[in-house]
Amino acid sequence: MTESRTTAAHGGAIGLHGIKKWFGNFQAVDNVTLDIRPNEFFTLLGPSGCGKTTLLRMIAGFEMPTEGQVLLDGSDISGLLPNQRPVNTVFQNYALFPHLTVAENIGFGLKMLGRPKAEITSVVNDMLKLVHLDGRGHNPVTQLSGGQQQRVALARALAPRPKVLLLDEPLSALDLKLRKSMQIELKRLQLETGITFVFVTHDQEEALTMSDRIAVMSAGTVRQVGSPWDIYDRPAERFVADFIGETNFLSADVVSVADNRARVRLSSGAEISASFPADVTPNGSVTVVVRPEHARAGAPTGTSALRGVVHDIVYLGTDTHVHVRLDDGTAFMVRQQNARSGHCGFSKGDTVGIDFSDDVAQILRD
Ligand SMILES: Nc1ncnc2c1ncn2[C@@H]1O[C@H](COP(=O)(O)OP(=O)(O)OP(=O)(O)O)[C@@H](O)[C@H]1O
Repeated sequence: MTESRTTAAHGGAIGLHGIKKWFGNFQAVDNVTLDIRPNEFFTLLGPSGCGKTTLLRMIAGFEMPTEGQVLLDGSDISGLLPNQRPVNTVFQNYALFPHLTVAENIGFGLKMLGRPKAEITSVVNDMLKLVHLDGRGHNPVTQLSGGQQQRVALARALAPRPKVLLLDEPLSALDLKLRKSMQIELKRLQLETGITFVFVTHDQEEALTMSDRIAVMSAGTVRQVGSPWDIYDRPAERFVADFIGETNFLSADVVSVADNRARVRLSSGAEISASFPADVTPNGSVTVVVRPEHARAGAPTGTSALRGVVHDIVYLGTDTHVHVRLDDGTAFMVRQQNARSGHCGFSKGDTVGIDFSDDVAQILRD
């Protein structure tokens, strides 16, 4: 456990209750209710314009909800100004002061709060260690690389030990390799400081990598909240399944339902078992999703769940994507890991059978 963990404030719990936000006659946020737990790495994930930043700005106090309440540890903070909330924000463009050194940037917020000089020096040194920039405090901030500047921005936001840190696409200006290493770094910072992180991104892989829980948003509403596993493996509706990763959609008819599993009949006539969202009672015609990596293609047999013809093969180094046109005309993709070098075993025009194990199919809400 690091020094900063022992001295950090505990992460705060954020409650968003019935939040609506109108800009003129445009509704950016439509009745969002979310409970973000203390010490959680929570991500708001969704396409551009779905209202993620607006929600974050309402937690920070830069925007006021048209309706609804923002709670921190159970107390209504809707009426507090941004600087009265124990909440800090890290922006995409870092917003550092170019004429100040690294240490002056990190200590800036504490100076504004009128903290004693000795305390500022001590916290800045802790923060430099925390973000692995020891010894760089005297450098002009402009001499640092993009990734290092982002770490300074993080250190500056963490220095006053907020209860909640808001991060608005903080990694999007970095190149892919740096972004990946900063994802691991951010997760470490969150674990070491114990501060609640609310992270905004439109990058699903980033969300899956770092988050304890994810809220998937669309058009001002929250479509599903859950762990990365829930969101990826048990998407409740088409938008979530489509937005997170690649997937196959199959039409099916419900044959029977027992406990939390359903038997469904695919267009091939084969029957498979599928799970379904807790608030759904499946019946009649449904859509079932199967992730490409959960399916296997091979020579067709009498018991294959699906059958079709290979119409494209895409080699991606680690994986090969085998695109199949099913007998009913539906497109289906199988992702096969390239465990050995060499040919994937299929050619365009091959007839294949497709199977998957019993626990991978999920019925979507209508
Ligand atoms: N001050 C404002 N005045 C009018 N419309 C606004 C204002 N702020 C945001 N909007 C609109 O509200 C919607 C949601 O914007 P928001 O920035 O929250 O989306 P976002 O999901 O964060 O998108 P992005 O990923 O592109 O940042 C958008 O259609 C945006 O144009």
